[in-house]
Amino acid sequence: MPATRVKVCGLTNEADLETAVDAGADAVGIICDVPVDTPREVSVERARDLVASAPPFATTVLVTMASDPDRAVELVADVGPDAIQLHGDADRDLLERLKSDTDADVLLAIDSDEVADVKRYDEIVDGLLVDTVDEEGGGGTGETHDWERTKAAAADLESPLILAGGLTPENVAEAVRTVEPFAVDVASGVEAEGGVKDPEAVRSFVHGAKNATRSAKSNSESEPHPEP
Ligand SMILES: O=C(O)c1ccccc1N[C@@H]1O[C@H](COP(=O)(O)O)[C@@H](O)[C@H]1O
Repeated sequence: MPATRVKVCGLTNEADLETAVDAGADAVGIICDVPVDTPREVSVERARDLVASAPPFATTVLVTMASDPDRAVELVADVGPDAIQLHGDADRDLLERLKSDTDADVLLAIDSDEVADVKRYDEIVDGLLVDTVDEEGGGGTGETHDWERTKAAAADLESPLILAGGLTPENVAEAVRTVEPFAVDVASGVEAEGGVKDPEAVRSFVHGAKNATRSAKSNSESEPHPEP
């Protein structure tokens, strides 16, 4: 099984973005234009600066709840991310507009309680993220969900599965081994305070995600062999 990709989300400053990339994160998430109250939201201008500060080979992801297609297309043009991640009321029209009018990869967040429906947009999007969302469809809740249910519902997906919701340095390895996702995504679980990352937690999270299968294997290899 290839190493699980990691996205560190909700970055609000350049130092935290650098910490995430240096720790080995494959993607960095910047939250912009969301109606929910979150310390991780930044302005369009800040989002553009943060995206511009990311080094080559680090995928930049704009996370938004903008549901109007014109607005979403405008955000991609203004911020310039590699991918856009949509939470909330994303419909087929919005997804198709983003695919046709931007070069960004389109990632769709699905409520874990509606994971049975996860295949609905499989053929349109570039990735499906299953998250434990709030009443408005926003993420960053810090809550896990039923990982076995998510794994079963995502079994036949064409699109890469991204697991989110309540992941932490302590539980990410178990999450990876249970769900075997393409990638994991974390926001509040690696923070020192709202909107500020804890560098040690970021490093520990990335290490835990990327070595999850290796540590399971080496644990089983180090178990004593049964007597013949
Ligand atoms: O993090 C937020 O505040 C947020 C707000 C609105 C939409 C999405 C948001 N974050 C996304 O949710 C996942 C999971 O967050 P957490 O790890 O449970 O805190 C996060 O990775 C973002 O992609």
